Amino acid sequence: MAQLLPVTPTGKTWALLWRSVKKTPWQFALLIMLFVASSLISLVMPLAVGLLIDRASTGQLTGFPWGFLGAIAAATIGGALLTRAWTFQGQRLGVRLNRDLGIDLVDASLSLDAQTVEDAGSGDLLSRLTDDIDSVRQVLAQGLPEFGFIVVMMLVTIGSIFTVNPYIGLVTVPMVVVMTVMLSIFLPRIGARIKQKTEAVSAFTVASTENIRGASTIEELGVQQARLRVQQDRAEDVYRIADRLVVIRSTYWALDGFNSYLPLVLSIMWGAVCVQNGWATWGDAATASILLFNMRINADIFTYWLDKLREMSVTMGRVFGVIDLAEHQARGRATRAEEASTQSAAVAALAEAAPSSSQNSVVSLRDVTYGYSAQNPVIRSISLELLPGETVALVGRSGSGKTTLARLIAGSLTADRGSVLVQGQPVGNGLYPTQVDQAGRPALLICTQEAHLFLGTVSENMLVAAPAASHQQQLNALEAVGADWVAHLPNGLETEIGGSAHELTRDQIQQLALARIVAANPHAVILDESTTQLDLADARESLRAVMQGRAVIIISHDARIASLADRAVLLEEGELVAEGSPAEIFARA
Ligand SMILES: Nc1ncnc2c1ncn2[C@@H]1O[C@H](COP(=O)(O)OP(=O)(O)OP(=O)(O)O)[C@@H](O)[C@H]1O
Repeated sequence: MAQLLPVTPTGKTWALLWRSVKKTPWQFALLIMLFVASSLISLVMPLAVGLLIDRASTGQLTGFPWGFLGAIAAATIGGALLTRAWTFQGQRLGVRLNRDLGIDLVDASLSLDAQTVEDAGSGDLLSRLTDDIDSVRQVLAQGLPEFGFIVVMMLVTIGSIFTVNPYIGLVTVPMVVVMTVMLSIFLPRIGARIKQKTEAVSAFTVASTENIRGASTIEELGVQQARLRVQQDRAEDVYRIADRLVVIRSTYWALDGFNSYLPLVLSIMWGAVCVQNGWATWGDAATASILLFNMRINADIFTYWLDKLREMSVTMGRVFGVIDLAEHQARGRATRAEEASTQSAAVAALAEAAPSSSQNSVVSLRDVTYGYSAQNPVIRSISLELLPGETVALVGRSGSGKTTLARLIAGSLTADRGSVLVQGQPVGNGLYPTQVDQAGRPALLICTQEAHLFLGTVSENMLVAAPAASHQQQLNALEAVGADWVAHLPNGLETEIGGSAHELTRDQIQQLALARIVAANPHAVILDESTTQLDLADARESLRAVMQGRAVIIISHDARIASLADRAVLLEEGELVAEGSPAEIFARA
């Protein structure tokens, strides 16, 4: 079962978003000023109406009230312009925040440790990179500015009702109290359900991705129905949680509807009481009623966006979860790289004092132990040296630990005990031996049976491993491994491959993967069953090209392939039990 990636808690999520907002303080300050100006201008009409009523009821109104109407018309036009201004400014800020978040997320997902991505399964990461970032975009661009405006507007409205008449202002108190109580009861429950729903959607995506990726295996094993059931169960989980969310939300909205009418009714009744007791005028009561009517509408929008923002904070927590984890892993890598350089300086000093064969080794394993679970080591105390230009065949039965050992050397797994050095540098713990030296040569690359081709041209696939390779160097590398077919492709190196474009056969994919290695020209290579699709003659030709000028570890079940090595080592149940010529070792295996 895939291990889902972490989710950052809500509080920290908002703190991180705030950190991003603060990057453009002036944009934010301008937005707040526009909110305040727009809220203030919306007070003009209710105040003018109140004043008009007071003038009329006290006989002070003479002639047609052109002045009042003019003020109301000007405020309406000004209000529309200000609304446009804050909407524009708010959306711009929201889009900028979302863009930054999207870029950070892509960077983070690319820098996660391979082990983390493998453990997570690609579904969870994919749904964060696509669905999550998209739903955050909508709320950030539209919801956040509207919510911010409504908050400012409600504060200004409540403040102005109290300013017009403190007695009438008291009518807002029940509304605010009921709203606060309701929010404190419902919001956490809605939040918890949203979190469950998002996790369920992610689990559904993981199951779907696994079914799509493993389609041929599922067919081979005839387990279509069982896998379909897994996917259906996940889909049902999503709908069940979504149903519960609907129940909570609809209850909340029913109560909220009641609460939003309450102050309006109260303001009319309470206004009449205040007027009769001489605490307020009819004008004050009318102004308060209009403001409260506006506030009722705003309160609905406030709750709508609050609910959406709660949802967004969960989704954003999933986005920040990846960013946080990548930052944490990067810090860990930096610390370990620092420790590694101190360690390798010490190792170099020791080696100088007492020269040994490991001083020249391209790959040096000392007493390496590793287990996928703590109780069950699958690699046990292995020590091995690989000298420059040397080829070693790693031989053993299926399950003896060959691939695990290869992954330990390539840095995708980390030894539980012992040390793995490539070109004198420790690997594991997020440190890979893929960094290039001054001549642009990587220390070590691995080529497995499951070579992956990226969507794009043949050339782009070559450049993935060898970014500096010229057109001619790419052709030379392809020719060296016997990939003559490239010359016959419709556009040669520039032919699009993968997906619905030109489809390569399995042996062509393996040759292309080997050609990438030749073009990248690393100091060492691990070839893990990387010629299984080639016939013997082609396999030998391509291996000779790869072996030239570098140290190589060959993992192969085929004695004819392993015989190309200078020496062979035999693995049994994770232990290195024999060493000799390939022929001797295969005779024992
Ligand atoms: N991801 C994993 N999680 C748990 N156990 C694993 C994992 N990968 C391999 N193993 C176990 O570790 C042991 C060594 O496996 P490994 O794949 O390294 O052997 P191998 O010699 O390369 O086998 P093969 O020749 O079939 O590829 C086996 O018992 C295998 O079941």
